[in-house]
Amino acid sequence: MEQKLPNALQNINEIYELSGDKKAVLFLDYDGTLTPIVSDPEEAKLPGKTRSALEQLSKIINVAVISGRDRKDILSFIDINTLFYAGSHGFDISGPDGMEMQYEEGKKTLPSLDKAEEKLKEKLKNIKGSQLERKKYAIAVHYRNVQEEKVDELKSIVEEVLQSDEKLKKGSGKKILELKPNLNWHKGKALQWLMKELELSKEEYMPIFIGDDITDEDALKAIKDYGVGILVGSHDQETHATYQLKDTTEVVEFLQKLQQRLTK
Ligand SMILES: O=P(O)(O)OC[C@H]1O[C@H](O[C@H]2O[C@H](CO)[C@@H](O)[C@H](O)[C@H]2O)[C@H](O)[C@@H](O)[C@@H]1O
Repeated sequence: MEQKLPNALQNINEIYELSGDKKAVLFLDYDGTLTPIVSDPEEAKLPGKTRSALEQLSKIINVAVISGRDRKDILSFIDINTLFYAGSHGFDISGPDGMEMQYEEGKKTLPSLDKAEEKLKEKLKNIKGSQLERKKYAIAVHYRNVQEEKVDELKSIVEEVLQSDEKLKKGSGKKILELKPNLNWHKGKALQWLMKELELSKEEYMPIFIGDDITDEDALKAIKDYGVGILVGSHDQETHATYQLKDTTEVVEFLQKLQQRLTK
C-alpha cells in the first residue's frame, strides 16, 4: 500500500501552529526512521548528524526512542544519556535520573521466550541467511537474507513454535517475524506510560511520533486525537499518521528544523 500524506517538512509551519501554546514532546522509532534499513541489523549505526540533532533537541524538549530492538542495544547505538529509551516494543523502559520500568506482566513470559529461542535456534539452523535476534521481551526472526524459496519454510517454523505456547503472539515488520508476549502492551502504551510518568498532560504537551513500520501504528493511533503522527516512507497497512517523510534523510532535516524553530 502506497500511503500519500502531506509532507511534514513542507508543512512544518502548520505542525508548529497546531501545537499552539503546547510544548512538543518527541517520540521516535529507530530502524527505518533514524537509520536507513540495512541487511545486517548489527550495522544499523546512527548517523552522526542524527545523533547531534537528537542531542540538541533533548536539551530543550523531552525526546524518547521507542524501538522494537532490545533496550540495551538501542542505548549503545544512540548513546545519549539525556534521552528516554523504550526497548522490546515498549516492554523495557529507561531514562535519565535512574528511570526504569519493565512491564510487570511481561516478566512472566520470559520462560516462554527462552524456550522459544532454543526451539528456533535448532529448527532454523538449516535455513541459510536466517538470523535470530533475542531481545529481552521479544525474539526477531530475520529473513531479509534468506532465499525466496526458503521463506515459507521459515514462516511455518515460526508459526509452529508460536502455536506451542499461548503466552506468545506473532508480530511482523520489514522482512522480519517476531515472537512477542501475548499481552496488550505495545509502543502506544509505552508512549502513554512515558507521558504519564513525566507528568506531560495532553493539555500542555503535544506528542510528535515518527515511525516507519507496522508496529509504529500503535503509537500513531494512541496520539491521533491530540498529537502529530508522521509516517516515514510507507508500509502495507492502513496508517494513523497525518504527515509523511520520504526517508531517514528527511527525518534528520525535520529534526534540525524543529530544533531551529524551538530555539527561535
Ligand atoms: O521499532 P524499530 O526500532 O524500527 O525496530 C524494528 C526492528 O528493526 C530491526 O530490524 C529491521 O532493521 C534491520 C536493520 O536495518 C533490517 O535488517 C531488518 O530487516 C528490519 O526488520 C531490528 O533488528 C529488530 O529487532 C526490530 O524489531
